[in-house]
Amino acid sequence: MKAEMKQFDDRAALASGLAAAVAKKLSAAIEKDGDASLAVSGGSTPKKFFEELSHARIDWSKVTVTLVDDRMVPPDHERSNERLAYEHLLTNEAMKAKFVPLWSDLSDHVDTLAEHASKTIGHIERPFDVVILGMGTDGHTASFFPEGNNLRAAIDPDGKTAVISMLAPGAGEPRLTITLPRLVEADMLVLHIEGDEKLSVLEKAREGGPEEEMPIRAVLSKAPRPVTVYWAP
Ligand SMILES: O=C(O)[C@H](O)[C@@H](O)[C@H](O)[C@H](O)COP(=O)(O)O
Repeated sequence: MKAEMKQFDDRAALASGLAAAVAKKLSAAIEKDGDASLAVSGGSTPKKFFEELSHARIDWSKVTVTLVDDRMVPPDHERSNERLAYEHLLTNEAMKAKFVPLWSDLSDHVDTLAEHASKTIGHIERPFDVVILGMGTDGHTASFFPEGNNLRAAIDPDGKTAVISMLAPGAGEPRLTITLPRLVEADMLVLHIEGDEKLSVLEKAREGGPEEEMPIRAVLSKAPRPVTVYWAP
């Protein structure tokens, strides 16, 4: 399965290396198209990377930032990826970026929110310039969780829905996730993982097997170009 590894001595070096690469890509997109788009994951891994990227001296006013996925919680909740992005990425220089959330207070029904988010994400020109994925130790990425109620639809390479809801044993709250086609078509597609355990999980995923069992496999097999893996111990 297609992946190119970039290994770093430590997590600080990875954060600055990834931030520099993403800033360069966004800047090139602005130069070429007049704007740029970035979709990031949440969780605990990206904080240092976000903080490094937030200082990048690029024309953030031309950059649209969104989330690969979010939990069905309001943006002041400690588990909100939107909150994480505002606290660690959309600050310093990057405060000028335009942010498109997945969660809204439109409804308490996750499917209603997913339909609404599909419309708002649908206004962002395809493909994303940069997508940053994370991965759980169960092999999930975005909110493509094993045993997820909408997993098949979420990883359908021919799917037409931009954002879908997900309920799964390992997900905690109901989730909102951008679907596979919009993620894998990104100009720069990165998987950011840290630690030996996740490296072993990735190696197991790359050995092959059902995508439903380790949904990261769907990304590795359906991405038209090799996924760039940023890893540090
Ligand atoms: O909402 C989320 O949790 C993320 O988008 C998810 O896909 C994340 O990337 C993995 O769960 C890894 O999370 P950690 O970085 O916390 O291990």
